[in-house]
Amino acid sequence: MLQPATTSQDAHLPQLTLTRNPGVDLDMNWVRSVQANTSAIERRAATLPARRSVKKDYQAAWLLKAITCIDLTTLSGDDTAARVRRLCAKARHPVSAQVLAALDMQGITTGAVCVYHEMVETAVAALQGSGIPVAAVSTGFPAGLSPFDLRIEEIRRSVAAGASEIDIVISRRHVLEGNWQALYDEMREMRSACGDAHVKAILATGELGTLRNVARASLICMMGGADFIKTSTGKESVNATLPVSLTMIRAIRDYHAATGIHIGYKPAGGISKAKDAITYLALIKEELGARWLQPDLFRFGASSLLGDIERQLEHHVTGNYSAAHRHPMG
Ligand SMILES: O=C[C@H](O)COP(=O)(O)O
Repeated sequence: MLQPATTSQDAHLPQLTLTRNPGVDLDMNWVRSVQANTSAIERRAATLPARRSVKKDYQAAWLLKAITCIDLTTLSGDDTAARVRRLCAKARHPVSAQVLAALDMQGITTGAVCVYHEMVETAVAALQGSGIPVAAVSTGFPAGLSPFDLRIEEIRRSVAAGASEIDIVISRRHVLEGNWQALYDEMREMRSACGDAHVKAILATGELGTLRNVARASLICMMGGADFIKTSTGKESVNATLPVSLTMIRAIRDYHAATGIHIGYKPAGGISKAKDAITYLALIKEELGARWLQPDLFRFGASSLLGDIERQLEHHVTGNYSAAHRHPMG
């Protein structure tokens, strides 16, 4: 049986230790040595949802842990300041006071709020005093095909507007063309433009073709200074999956073994069910260890996961399921 992931002592504000990845020199021998055994990865990934059964208080503890690791996200063309302010209010109080009190918990917030550049100032103002960071998707999100100098400028503007985390998108063509030097150089320049803001590199894995490409792109981004690697924008036709996650977190494990540097992981896109969140947390604990279950090293990129988690917690406390429309935000 899995042990509870959250206690009333460790579930307060996001525990950001603000360690950074300085990056390392590009090592092409290391990159070329990286392989991915797709069938073995898929077999291992297929066993994960089936054998996880976490019930009652243990389940509630894991779900509270999951909330603290959510980058609560809105990335829609029709985003408004009012919607972003509602999202921020939800990030401050993701679970009703009644449910929290029944669980003997307090001070739970989401890990961050994630928005487009235009919404950064609104989110920063709405989260003032909460300690909740604002993450901005940047660099011509989601395709990353705007002129390079404009992508760099976008990062600078988001940081100036108050974003303390920047989610960049990589140029998928550099991976598909095997142009690893270009990917490394791009990552280094983007990291440099971020200054003190943490940088998450979105690989858009659904567009990279093979798991070997995913593994190599993960490694290059870490060498180039990414603090986190993130699966997807949420806009690809295939977003976060367990095989991709296994591939990326093993790349994180290898990078840590070789350099001693901790890199965070953010699966994003299409994660909307509480039981899937628990599967991801269990995978992280098994492959990387409990240190990676803190919000400075693990986040879910999700726009609707919180709503399902709330429903499950409410059921745990009251014995009844509320209608999904009662949890419209998050
Ligand atoms: O980075 C976060 C994703 O865009 C969220 O995707 P989602 O709307 O499928 O949860």
